[in-house]
Amino acid sequence: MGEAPALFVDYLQNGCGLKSNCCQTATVIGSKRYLIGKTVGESTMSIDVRIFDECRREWVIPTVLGKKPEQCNGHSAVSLNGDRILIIRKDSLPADSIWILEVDSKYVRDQKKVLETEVVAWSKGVIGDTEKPIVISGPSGVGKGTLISMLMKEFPSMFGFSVSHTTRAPRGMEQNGVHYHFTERIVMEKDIKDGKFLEFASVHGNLYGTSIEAVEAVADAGKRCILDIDVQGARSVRASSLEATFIFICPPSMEELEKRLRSRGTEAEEQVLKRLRNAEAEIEQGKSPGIFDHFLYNDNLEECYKNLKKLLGLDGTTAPTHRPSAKVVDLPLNHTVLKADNKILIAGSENASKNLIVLDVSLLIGGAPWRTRGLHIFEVDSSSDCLNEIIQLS
Ligand SMILES: Nc1ncnc2c1ncn2[C@@H]1O[C@H](COP(=O)(O)OP(=O)(O)OP(=O)(O)O)[C@@H](O)[C@H]1O
Ligand SMILES: Nc1nc2c(ncn2[C@@H]2O[C@H](COP(=O)(O)O)[C@@H](O)[C@H]2O)c(=O)[nH]1
Repeated sequence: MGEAPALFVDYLQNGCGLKSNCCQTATVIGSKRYLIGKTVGESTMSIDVRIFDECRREWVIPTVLGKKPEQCNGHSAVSLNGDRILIIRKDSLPADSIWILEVDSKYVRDQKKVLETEVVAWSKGVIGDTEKPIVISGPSGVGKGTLISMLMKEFPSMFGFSVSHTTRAPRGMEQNGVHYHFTERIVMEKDIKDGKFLEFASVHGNLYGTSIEAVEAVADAGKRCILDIDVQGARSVRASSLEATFIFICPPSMEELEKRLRSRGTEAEEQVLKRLRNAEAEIEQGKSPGIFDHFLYNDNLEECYKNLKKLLGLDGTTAPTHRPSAKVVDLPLNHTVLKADNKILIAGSENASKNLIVLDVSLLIGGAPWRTRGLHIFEVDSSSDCLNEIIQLS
């Protein structure tokens, strides 16, 4: 596509990636310049990304994965560790102001190989130590759904269910969008190819998968996400950036499992037999090291539920693992940023004497295609020693 348009030259001269202007920033990482923001003449709803490859002297329009931030009245961009760009949106609510564009993370490198194209991926930044999602696996009929329903009924404001996609037909009482998103195989395969799924697997002859949107919807509602997925899915999530707590539910015996599957009465004989055959392999795989953090036996339902609550810190004997949400610090609508080591100093342009905001990015967890957690934000007095230390580091 040739040379960078003259229109962008002002921004392209800004090699350190710290400049903010009304609509677009340029951040240099290696031989690539990432132009982030509104592209002149285009009217997309989300922030655009285009790359100028210095070696090949050409523009590249990358495949953009993850949920994208909406357009705003400008932003600041800061390169982090050479593999991510931190975006601070102006004019935005605190919960929607920090985003991360991954340009060379493990997830992005893996996706580049799969899609055989240039890839970048968005991840929304979360302030504070939010709760890990919970992955629950176990053979069909062991009682995963029953335990999850009990948890959601007792703690409706704490937990949200990740509604999976499946190609299997709905059962009598199942509602589309509530129990599953029931879908055609061809549609689901295309969405998988387009990077819309966090994980997917073929289970008992049908395709099942967790979309990024399903997990995002729970996080957007401010709840802790519960995923009911098979062992293959759990393995994929373990390898992803989701950083969850993994729980495997075991049956007391194969006879009891068969009894439960049959008494549920939802499967035809052929399916029951298939699910029982698969159960042995699933239990075996579930035990393999490195996937599950906890194993629970679902013999007596009440007992198992009590143990589930105990390990989640909800039984009153241990401190609840559900932490209060982080203190809200309003970012100034218009600001400039300065990076010092793992801290980003945000100063409002309107009232220089006001407190400054420090964003600590030293303990980031997770990332695309989900959220980046562990961002810490605090205010400092503009005359404090801490501020001087940060400035000296920059
Ligand atoms: N501890 C238990 N004792 C007896 N019956 C149980 C117990 N736990 C669950 N059940 C019953 O077993 C049946 C299967 O449970 P459930 O549907 O929750 O299993 P599941 O693991 O979610 O299965 P699937 O993976 O097929 O969705 C249900 O009828 C449920 O009421
Ligand atoms: N890998 C995934 N497995 C999933 C997902 N959603 C459900 N499941 C698992 O499928 C079986 C069968 O479920 P059923 O509703 O047909 O009985 C069960 O083990 C679920 O845990 C998913 O998104 N990904």
